[in-house]
Amino acid sequence: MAAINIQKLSKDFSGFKALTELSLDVREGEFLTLLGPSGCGKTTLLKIISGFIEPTKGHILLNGKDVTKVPPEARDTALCFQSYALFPHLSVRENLEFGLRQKKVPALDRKDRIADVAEKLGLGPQMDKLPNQLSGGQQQRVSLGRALVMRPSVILFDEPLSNLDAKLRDQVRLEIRRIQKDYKLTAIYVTHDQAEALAMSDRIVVLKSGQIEQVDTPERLYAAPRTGFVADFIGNANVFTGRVLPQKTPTIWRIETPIGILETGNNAGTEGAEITLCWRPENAEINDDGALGGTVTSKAFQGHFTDLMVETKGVPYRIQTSRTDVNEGDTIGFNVPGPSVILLENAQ
Ligand SMILES: Nc1ncnc2c1ncn2[C@@H]1O[C@H](COP(=O)(O)OP(=O)(O)OP(=O)(O)O)[C@@H](O)[C@H]1O
Repeated sequence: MAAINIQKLSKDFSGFKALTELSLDVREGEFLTLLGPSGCGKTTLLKIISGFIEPTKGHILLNGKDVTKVPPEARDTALCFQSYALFPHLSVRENLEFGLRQKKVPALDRKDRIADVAEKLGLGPQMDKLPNQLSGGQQQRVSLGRALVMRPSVILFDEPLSNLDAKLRDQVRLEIRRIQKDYKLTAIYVTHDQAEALAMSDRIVVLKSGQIEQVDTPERLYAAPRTGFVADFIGNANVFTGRVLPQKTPTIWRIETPIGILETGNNAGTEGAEITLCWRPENAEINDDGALGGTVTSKAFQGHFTDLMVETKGVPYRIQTSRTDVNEGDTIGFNVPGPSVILLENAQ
């Protein structure tokens, strides 16, 4: 049984469709990320799952029970925000205890739960401090701790790391994942940061305009995006529309694109068909005898690779290479190996 069943969920805000007929199952113990551009409906979906917003249509089941009409405090979920929302006049210990008191958890049990969470989050030395005496990372941990002491079966995160600097973000990200596994929590995590989504998730839901574009593991989303939107949103991708040419051999398809002819062993369909495809910038192999070519219009050294913007017949695209001898204004040849040509579902 899935921990969360989302069934044909729609949400209209005065005629504006924030979510449309969205269905999704989240497995028990899974770390699932909602990823998508600003305004695609991530927070709305999270608020519906936690009960802070009622859907216009559809149902939410938690552990098999329909909770669509159940108020947030009666659901077995906890929410963790980007603004830590700690009580400024209460100590860390009192902040952790607040929800437990409200739920009338007995004193001894409260003490045990707080001690357990404080230890797991390394908050021991901070317990008597006020929130303004803590660093951003520590405040975020208290906020997480406050959710964890409630022992929810589902924990929901709304961009919890966006107030932290890059280094701290990496560290707290690892902690969140470790703790989610330790407590065997089902987690739904909202972010618009694709690197964060790729690093943390068991599966990622890519949302676009209130609908699911693709749900998959990070590896599959990267290697086999279904649409140009997903390809471009997860990592970088050069997306082109092309036309299928006569096959070169029974197992090699040729596609004419605005920057030249690509060959692939992936079945591109019948001659003459219009097709959308992409390839990843790191898959191009620069080579003087390459079948494709273009002019480098800009170059950005990134340490372990160099990011090149290249143009062919006025069409720009990106190549990433470990070579350091390519410069702005150079004309380069390159190949895109057949297996790296990804055929997409629809034109974007
Ligand atoms: N209370 C509301 N009234 C009217 N429109 C709303 C309301 N809440 C959200 N919306 C609209 O619904 C859409 C989805 O909003 P939502 O906050 O879920 O997006 P998001 O994907 O979380 O975006 P972001 O990454 O910017 O936080 C947006 O276009 C937003 O303007």
